[in-house]
Amino acid sequence: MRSLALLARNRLALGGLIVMGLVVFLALLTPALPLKPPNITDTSNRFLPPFSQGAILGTDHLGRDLLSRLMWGTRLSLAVGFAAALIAATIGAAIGIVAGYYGGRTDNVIMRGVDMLMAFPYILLALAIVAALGPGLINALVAVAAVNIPFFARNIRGITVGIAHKEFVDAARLSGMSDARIILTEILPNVIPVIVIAMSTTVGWMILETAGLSFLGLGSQPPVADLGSMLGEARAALITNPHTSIVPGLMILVIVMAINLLGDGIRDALDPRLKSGALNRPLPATLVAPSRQPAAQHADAILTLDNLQTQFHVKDRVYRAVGGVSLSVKPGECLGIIGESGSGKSVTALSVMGLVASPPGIITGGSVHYQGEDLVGAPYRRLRTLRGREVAYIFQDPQATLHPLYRVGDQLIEAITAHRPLSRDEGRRKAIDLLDAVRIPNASARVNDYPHEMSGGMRQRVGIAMALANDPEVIIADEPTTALDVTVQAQILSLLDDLRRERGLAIVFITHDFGVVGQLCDRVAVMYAGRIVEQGPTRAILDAPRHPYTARLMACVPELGGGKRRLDAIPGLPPAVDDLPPGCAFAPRCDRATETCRTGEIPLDKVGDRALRCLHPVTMTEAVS
Ligand SMILES: Nc1ncnc2c1ncn2[C@@H]1O[C@H](COP(=O)(O)OP(=O)(O)OP(=O)(O)O)[C@@H](O)[C@H]1O
Repeated sequence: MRSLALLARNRLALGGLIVMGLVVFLALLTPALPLKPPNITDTSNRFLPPFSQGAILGTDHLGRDLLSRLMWGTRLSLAVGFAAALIAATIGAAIGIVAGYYGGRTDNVIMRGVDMLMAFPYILLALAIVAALGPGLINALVAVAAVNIPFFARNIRGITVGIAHKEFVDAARLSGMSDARIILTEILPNVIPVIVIAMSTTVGWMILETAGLSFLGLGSQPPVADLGSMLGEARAALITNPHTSIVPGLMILVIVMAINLLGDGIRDALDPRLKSGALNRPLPATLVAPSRQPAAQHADAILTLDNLQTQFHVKDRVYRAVGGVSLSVKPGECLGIIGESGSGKSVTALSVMGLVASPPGIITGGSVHYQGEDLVGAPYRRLRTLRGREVAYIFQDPQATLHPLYRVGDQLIEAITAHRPLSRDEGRRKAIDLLDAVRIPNASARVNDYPHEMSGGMRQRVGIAMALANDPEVIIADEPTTALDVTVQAQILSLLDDLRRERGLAIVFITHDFGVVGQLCDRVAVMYAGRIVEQGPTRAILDAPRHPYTARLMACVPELGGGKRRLDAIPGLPPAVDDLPPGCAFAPRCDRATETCRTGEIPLDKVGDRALRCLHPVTMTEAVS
């Protein structure tokens, strides 16, 4: 649907579609139109000019009606052009898929054969094939299809090589599927858009090439007309009766232009590698549902999330990744968000700055207030100004955020100059200061390092330096230490802790790890299935978890020096967020759940400085024992 909308937005492509639609419609209708027979000669009426009585486009050198020959000729040229494109695409794609999928020697042998075909000049090869097969329209079709097969084979082979080693193909192999089935069910659906794109951009050429062969007398044979043979026959009268050439010439021009404009539009709409590609490329900011109900702002917090709801709409399924999250963080405060994988922590964090990929992500409700301003639905320009400058992110894998081909110093300078102009020298000085601030030894030399020259811990420090580059007010750190060993993790945590104390930074810290929460966070919010189930001061929650989920999660954590004790895994799995159970989402895994837990909405009740979403919480006595 989105691809169609994108195609319709491209005016030239839309024009091409309309013209092509009209030409194809008329070509299909030709047998039913009240036209003179196209091949009946009338030598007494040779070379009648256009707009003559009974011959609106005039007649040719044998007195045949040009309009009738044009319509029948167009029909034939289109049929041959499209048939050639279809044949070339089918055979070329099959060759490309086999070569790309099997690789190794198969690939080598096939592709060298294709290379040999490509080494011949295009039209010469077509001429050689027709010369070998003999003149005739079908033979011209075969020749045009044959010379285009290598183009499809190369294109599709390249795409297939990329897909053949993707995880879903490996999974299909592991499940015991045959190669033919994997090719048909896993590879083919993924290469079809590329085949369509290649066809749409080449069918115009194929019509031209067929017309070229007919022009030379090797395609359509007299008296049958196609556009090329009409041009060829008109050649002798080009000066004396130009209309006989202009009529088929203009039709070829119109058809090829329309097809090429349409083809370009289709490529822009379908090709994810292009700037306007609709399949993969997300919008610059997360979509916001028009029905969203904004929320009121809290007084003292710098960042407040209020009843934030973010969903993913994939085909007809709705994934409620964040189902009404309310949080706030003050300057100098660190708020931890903890929960199992898939509980919605990252989507909550990314929603703050509209970074959830849309489609399929969409914010359907609630607000994110930053210093009083609702960021949900804020214009993209505004979000861009705030991203990095006011609210910065640190991600789990710095390798994925740092560009491997640029020096870290240049990347830091780029992060700063995105928001304010800076000379190269100033930028370099600032980059060294930043690396110093995150305690990278010998910063003035390491500023010239490439990311791969640094260790994981150092790269993560660069990630933090990048987040600090514009002195933001809030840092959202999404599991920044998960990939690091415990000593480096401790250093990074103490660095973040110092930074918030020195600079008054507000930190939202996402983690799986209660140990990390205990070390760094003032308050903690526990998430389950897209909602907060318990929230409060870290110490209070660590000392006495009240929600059964929090308690079970903490019981999974081994204690250093805690002696031998049984680690209780939580039975079952978190629910799929596109099929959440009614009532408490944790009820199916909870040994305290009763029937009432499984019906209706369970509110997040405030008790003092803690909030709890549970009908049968762990009592204080149970919690501390
Ligand atoms: N593009 C998407 N389409 C559909 N569902 C998605 C998409 N991205 C995320 N989700 C779903 O949203 C939910 C929340 O994901 P999220 O990444 O926020 O979890 P998380 O708690 O951060 O997990 P982790 O600790 O593994 O990063 C998950 O159930 C996930 O399956």
